[in-house]
Amino acid sequence: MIKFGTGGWRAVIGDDFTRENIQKLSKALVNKMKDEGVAEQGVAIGYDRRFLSKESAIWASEVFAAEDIPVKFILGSAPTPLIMFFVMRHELPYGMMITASHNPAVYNGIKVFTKGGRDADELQTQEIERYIHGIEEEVLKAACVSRGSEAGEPAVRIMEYEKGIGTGIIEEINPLNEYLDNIIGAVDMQAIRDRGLRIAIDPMYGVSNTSLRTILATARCDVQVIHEEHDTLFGGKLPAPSAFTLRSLQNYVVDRKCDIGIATDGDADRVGVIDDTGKFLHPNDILVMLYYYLVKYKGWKGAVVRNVATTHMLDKVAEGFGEKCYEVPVGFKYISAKMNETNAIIGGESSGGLTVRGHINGKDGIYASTLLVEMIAVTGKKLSQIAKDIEEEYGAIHMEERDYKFSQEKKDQIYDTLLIQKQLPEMDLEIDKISYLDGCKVYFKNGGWIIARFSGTEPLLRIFCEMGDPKDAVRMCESFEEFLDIKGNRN
Ligand SMILES: O=P(O)(O)OC[C@H]1O[C@H](O)[C@H](O)[C@@H](O)[C@@H]1O
Repeated sequence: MIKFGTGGWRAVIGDDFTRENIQKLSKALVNKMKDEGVAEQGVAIGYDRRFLSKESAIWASEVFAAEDIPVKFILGSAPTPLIMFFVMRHELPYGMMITASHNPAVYNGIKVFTKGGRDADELQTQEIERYIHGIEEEVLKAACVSRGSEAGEPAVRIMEYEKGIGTGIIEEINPLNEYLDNIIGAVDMQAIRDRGLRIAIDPMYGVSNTSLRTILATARCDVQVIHEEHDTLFGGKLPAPSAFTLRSLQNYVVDRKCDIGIATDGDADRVGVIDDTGKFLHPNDILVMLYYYLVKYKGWKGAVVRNVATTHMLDKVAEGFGEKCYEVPVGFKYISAKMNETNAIIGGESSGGLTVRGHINGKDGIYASTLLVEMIAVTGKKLSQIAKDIEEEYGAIHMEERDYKFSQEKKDQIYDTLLIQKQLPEMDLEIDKISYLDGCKVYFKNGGWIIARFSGTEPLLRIFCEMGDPKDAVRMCESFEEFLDIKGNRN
């Protein structure tokens, strides 16, 4: 079964992530493009470094080629933001990226991008799912997929990749320079050059290495890279930057006295940062810093957008600048839509993705990292000092994040309790309001909040709580744990 979640379709390789399902999804997009009259404009297809990613990109291309839809095949593993940039810049109606982003190594998946290089929104992905359903019915009827057979016209036809290249319907391209030049043109490269920074990069065995190395070396930084080899098992760790997964980078930054350690997730749309003291900076802190920097040091004016599970420190800082902070459900499609609507300066999520006005309509770990380096150069301050400045001005705030596994039965029970019956644990803090925009979020009168929501990318329940006092955050999480009886389920 093909079901889209928060960030595309993700499935375990060999279970649902199969050649047949990739072909079905591609054919669904073919049918959608034909119905919308945009088929002749073509599609861009890229892939990351995961197991089967390149092969899957080829399988997908073969379906478009058979239907006479031009394919721009992005040669060489590439960052997700590069594909989004390409779709936007070349005004393509659709793009596809073979990736399961930060998921474990046994997963792969497909992200679909629409006009403007945006993540396909819920309406679009529901439509794709409907088209898939139609194809499945045809497949059942035809009882054969691909290559044709005597049983009749197959539901999904293919043109072999080499033939597609020969006819020109598939064109292999490499838009890396175009993407990099766009970033280089958007940041203050001279300021970075003048500072001679030492930077450690951890691409987490993913796709950011060439891009980051090229940009930063162009700005004459001393760039050192760890975990750059191709390892489809991601060194046995999750390719998601976190305090736990970035231990080697922390040590590296401290040992080599680097100004910053930069990590990106498997497909380089998220960023993780180690500061000059070796401290892991939470994505919340990065977002706050960049918003603060763009307004205070660069004189930009405008709002900020965050999701329901991201720090309210952004609200405080925005208020301090006389600006607004907008809240949306989890999922970058909501962030970019709201940014467009409000012309916000920056939008991001506590999961580590952000973008900035004027850049692409999706998160970009490479651009975000470059901007952080620019921030160090322009302010002339160390990351730890900028964090201190912000804390002195706006105070400290603590976020407790917990993930829980569940059986299907437990999931149904939690869903019923929290989202149908709308029951809550007894809490000793005064409640301001409750929202069901995404999961269940309780806002307290003291400015703190707690949210319990099912992840849209992993089979997990996430409980996040933010409070001025860390002890309050832990206590609130524990009260939800006890109430839902999930103490033993922590991931
Ligand atoms: O908490 P989840 O639903 O798993 O989502 C966590 C993150 O997953 C993906 O990376 C999405 O692209 C993000 O928009 C989202 O914030």
